Amino acid sequence: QSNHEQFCDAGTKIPSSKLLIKGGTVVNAHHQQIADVYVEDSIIVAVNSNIRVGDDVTIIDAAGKYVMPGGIDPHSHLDFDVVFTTTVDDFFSGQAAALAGGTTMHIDFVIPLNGSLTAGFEDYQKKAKKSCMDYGFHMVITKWDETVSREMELIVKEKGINSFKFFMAYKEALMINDELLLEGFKKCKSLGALAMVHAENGDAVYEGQKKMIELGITGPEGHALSRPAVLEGEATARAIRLADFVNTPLYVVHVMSIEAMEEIAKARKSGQRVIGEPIASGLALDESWLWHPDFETAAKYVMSPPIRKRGHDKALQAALSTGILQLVGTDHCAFNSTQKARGIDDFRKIPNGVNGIEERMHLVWDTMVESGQISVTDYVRLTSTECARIFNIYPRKGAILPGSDADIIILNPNSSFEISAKSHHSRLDTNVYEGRRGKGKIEVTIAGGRVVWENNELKVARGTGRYIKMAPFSYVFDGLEKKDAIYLNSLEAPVNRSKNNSSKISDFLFKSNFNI
Ligand SMILES: NC(=O)NCCC(=O)O
Ligand SMILES: [Zn+2]
Ligand SMILES: [Zn+2]
Repeated sequence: QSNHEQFCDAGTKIPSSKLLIKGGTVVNAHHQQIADVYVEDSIIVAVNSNIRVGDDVTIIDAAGKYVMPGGIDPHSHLDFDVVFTTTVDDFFSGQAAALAGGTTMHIDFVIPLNGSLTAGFEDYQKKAKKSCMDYGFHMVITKWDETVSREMELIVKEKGINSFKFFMAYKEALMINDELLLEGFKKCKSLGALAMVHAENGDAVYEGQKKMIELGITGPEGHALSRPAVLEGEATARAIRLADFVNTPLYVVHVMSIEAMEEIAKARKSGQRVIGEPIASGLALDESWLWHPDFETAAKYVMSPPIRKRGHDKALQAALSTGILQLVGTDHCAFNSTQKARGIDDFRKIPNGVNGIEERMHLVWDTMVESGQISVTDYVRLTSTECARIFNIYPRKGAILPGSDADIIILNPNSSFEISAKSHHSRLDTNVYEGRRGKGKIEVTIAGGRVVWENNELKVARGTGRYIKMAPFSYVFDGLEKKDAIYLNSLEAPVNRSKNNSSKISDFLFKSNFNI
């Protein structure tokens, strides 16, 4: 029996209560102050000094501790079916683990079902029925036709999804080509939905994999060797340029390398709206594990893009601290050692993915705050607020403000954490951070006004998590039409010069769906 099953009070309805969190340092992305936080019926009612309450209110002492918005993980894969198996963490165990680590909301990726986005959405709604924390969805686009285009509209306008992900890798599975990417980007733009990319050159990766097998390199190190950082850099650059061509914002998921990060830096410097998401494993690990002689140990680090050589981790940390990268995810995608063993003779068959949903908040605190690279307010921005802003759910989420959802963590900076598969709450039998210790311990997690994690004990119940709808046109779209207008103006002179062609040009502009 795994740890989460031991701790969880599954099936029990935990009543939400009135809470007063007393005397902590309340941290938002914009400000921190010593204050009390009063919660009633799952909502933060007041943030003030010396709030007085009646006897019916549970008081939590937070003196000397940080009171912060619960983490929001923008990137997870729970109950994710790959060709031959399914991740061990579903919407209950994965979320229980997340709550034990201070994350109170995640955004998961819906995979279309038999090519249908709506069927995929319904499938994930079913999977998520057992949720014990709030969640939202991104939608993956795997093919292109009129139906997909129409369904994207429905998904945004009726189902509450405001982002679409395109895989530039995983040839013969999820991978799409540039033509589809362009169509998808244009549609995203017209809907005010954020285009996201898994950026690796899938054709080149395929070649690289074949080469490794021909050379007789069949172990997990072949995974790293077959998909070097240059292929991540190339795809990141290509996606960025195509998004620029269409003039739509772009979100690059799991930025793992200096090559990809530098493309994002260059684009942002030139004024393009590109968001870069490093993940916990990219910030805290290096690829040396993939060379471990024991297959089981090495295989647990196989994910795509691969965890890179030492140096990439530090560069990604620096990029995060200087604003080149904006928020931290996990790409939690948990396969156990039996599932990973499928690739014992061929690294291409090892299911890709590592854990992180439970560890992210501690790792970012230890790696970034304890090292002095970022402030505590930055910590809140990178782990919670920025995600809420990008996906248009701020300040309901990502803030400790009157009216916000009562998703709150209390972190003791003088305590410490230790990570182990023996004590974690995921169903995984391994942990890529095994044995890691650090400063800062999330002692309390409050989700939807309920204390779900306290004294190292989880109290969660299936069905208490809510689906959070996300509206289109978040702040990343603000003023974008002005760039379109400038582009249109720049075409005026050539249009006038070639009067004969003018009808053709306006026809092109009309059809191009550039919103101009
Ligand atoms: N990252 C990974 O290896 N697995 C999950 C799917 C994806 O995000 O590419
Ligand atoms: Zn990916
Ligand atoms: Zn992923």
